[in-house]
Amino acid sequence: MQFLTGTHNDDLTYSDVFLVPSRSDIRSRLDVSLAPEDGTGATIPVVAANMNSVTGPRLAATLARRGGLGVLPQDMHLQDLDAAIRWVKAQSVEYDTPFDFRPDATVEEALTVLPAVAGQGIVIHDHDGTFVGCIPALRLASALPDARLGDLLHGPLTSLSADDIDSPREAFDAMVAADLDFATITQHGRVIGTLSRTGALRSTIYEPAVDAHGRLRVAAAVGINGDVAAKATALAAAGVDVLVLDTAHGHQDAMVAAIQSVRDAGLHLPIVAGNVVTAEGVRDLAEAGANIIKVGVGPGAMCTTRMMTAVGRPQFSAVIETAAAATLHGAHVWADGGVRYPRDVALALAAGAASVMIGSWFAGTIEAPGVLKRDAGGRLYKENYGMASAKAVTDRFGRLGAYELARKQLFAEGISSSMIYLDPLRPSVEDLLDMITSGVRSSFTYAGAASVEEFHDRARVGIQSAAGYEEGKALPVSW
Ligand SMILES: NC(=O)C1=CN([C@@H]2O[C@H](COP(=O)(O)OP(=O)(O)OC[C@H]3O[C@@H](n4cnc5c(N)ncnc54)[C@H](OP(=O)(O)O)[C@@H]3O)[C@@H](O)[C@H]2O)C=CC1
Ligand SMILES: Nc1nc2c(ncn2[C@@H]2O[C@H](COP(=O)(O)O)[C@@H](O)[C@H]2O)c(=O)[nH]1
Ligand SMILES: [K+]
Repeated sequence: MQFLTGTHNDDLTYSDVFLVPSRSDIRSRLDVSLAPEDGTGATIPVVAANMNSVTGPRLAATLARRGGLGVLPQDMHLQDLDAAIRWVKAQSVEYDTPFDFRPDATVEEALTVLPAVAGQGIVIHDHDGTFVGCIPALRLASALPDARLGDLLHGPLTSLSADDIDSPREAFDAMVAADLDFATITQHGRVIGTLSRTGALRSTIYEPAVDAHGRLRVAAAVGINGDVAAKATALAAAGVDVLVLDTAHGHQDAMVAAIQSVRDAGLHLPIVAGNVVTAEGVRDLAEAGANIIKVGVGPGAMCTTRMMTAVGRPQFSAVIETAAAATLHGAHVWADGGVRYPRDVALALAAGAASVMIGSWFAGTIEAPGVLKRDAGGRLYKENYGMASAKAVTDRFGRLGAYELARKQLFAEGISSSMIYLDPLRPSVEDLLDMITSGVRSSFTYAGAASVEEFHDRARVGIQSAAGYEEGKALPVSW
């Protein structure tokens, strides 16, 4: 990456900078590879953050199906993490995981899980496990809240047999021919997944992130206290693909020791560690054995660290410096936090990140763990909170006893409650991925780059005023 003009003295963040187009020989945005090549097996440079309200098993599986990676949070109990990893591994790579309900569940119950939107649907199994039908989610919009889902079923079963589908393109055509937007996919009389037309289209564009056995990939986080190597070994036994050692202040002795202990356990898994924002931080964690360094102190949407402590660093400069240091140590960088638009992902990659970690933006999606709620105006949202917030600290340390908990709560550095609205046009994490990856594919071609590595090299960046940034925004209403 080069700056357009000379050197600069101040640290910068994403909104401070812009990319300049360069001559390109790339004919199509679809000729671009977004694969991060950081050893994680991901095929797009998007990682879902290890936050309780962001990454659960469903979001991780959905993301991996499109080539990204979800990091299950360290606050999950070890047996729940074990179950979640195994659950992700058991999901279909080709088809979506059904939203399963019984016939006597109500429309109101279904709407806490799935909004009434196109391309989604509910699968109904009887009490004895017999598949009895499916309901497009849009149908829920016109049904009474107390109506039973079983009473909404009528007409023939809208399912396709997996044996009749040879490729995603064929599935798309079959759905168009049958005038279906959503269908269940069956094999030997059993539902193995669901599919929408958009899902079939996506399968022609994205490449899933799969392990050596062809199963979806998933990452999991561990904190730095306790027997870190033992926890990492248990996660490896469950089948985890990437280990993330995570703490607010990653440049501390306890982190170095934690990385060394996991490295010495010989698990043969990529080790991600953070968070740091300096070249020295990268050096120490990479020398201890981390393959990927997580970068970002204070940019997160739920984060109050900078206001509480003044500590942190504007994220664009933090990524530039740490990515350069990581290259020297044969390591990579994940840019963690502060991403609100596809442009931020492009800029993090331009600065040298292999991949970009997103938390709060994904919290407001169908696949995030929380239930759907409506605000006073009827808008759908999910609750989100920081991992260092009073709420997270209480959940994490509540069992320690009142005194210990009160001591821990003194140091809250995050928001305990925020509302992340579902984008009515992009309610699924896959819709956000479409938006992000199409924006970033386009960024690559503007720079004449066909891969992440080429983008690191070719990106040209300018610094802009607040008015320059404002000029780049669209205008939803007239002046
Ligand atoms: N990226 C960011 O900007 C930040 C991210 N977070 C996220 O919040 C979650 C919880 O992390 P964390 O609070 O580290 O909790 P952890 O449970 O990971 O524990 C952190 C350990 O480090 C010690 N410690 C020493 N100095 C610090 C410090 N300045 N900040 C925090 N701990 C320190 C703590 O001891 P003691 O409690 O006795 O001090 C504790 O033993 C993680 O997911 C983390 O990524 C949190 C803050 C900032
Ligand atoms: N200082 C804090 N940082 C936090 C907290 N919870 C999460 N985080 C960090 O934010 C990113 C995600 O950023 P986002 O802008 O996409 O939401 C996450 O990976 C953590 O590094 C917190 O309570 N305090
Ligand atoms: K912040």
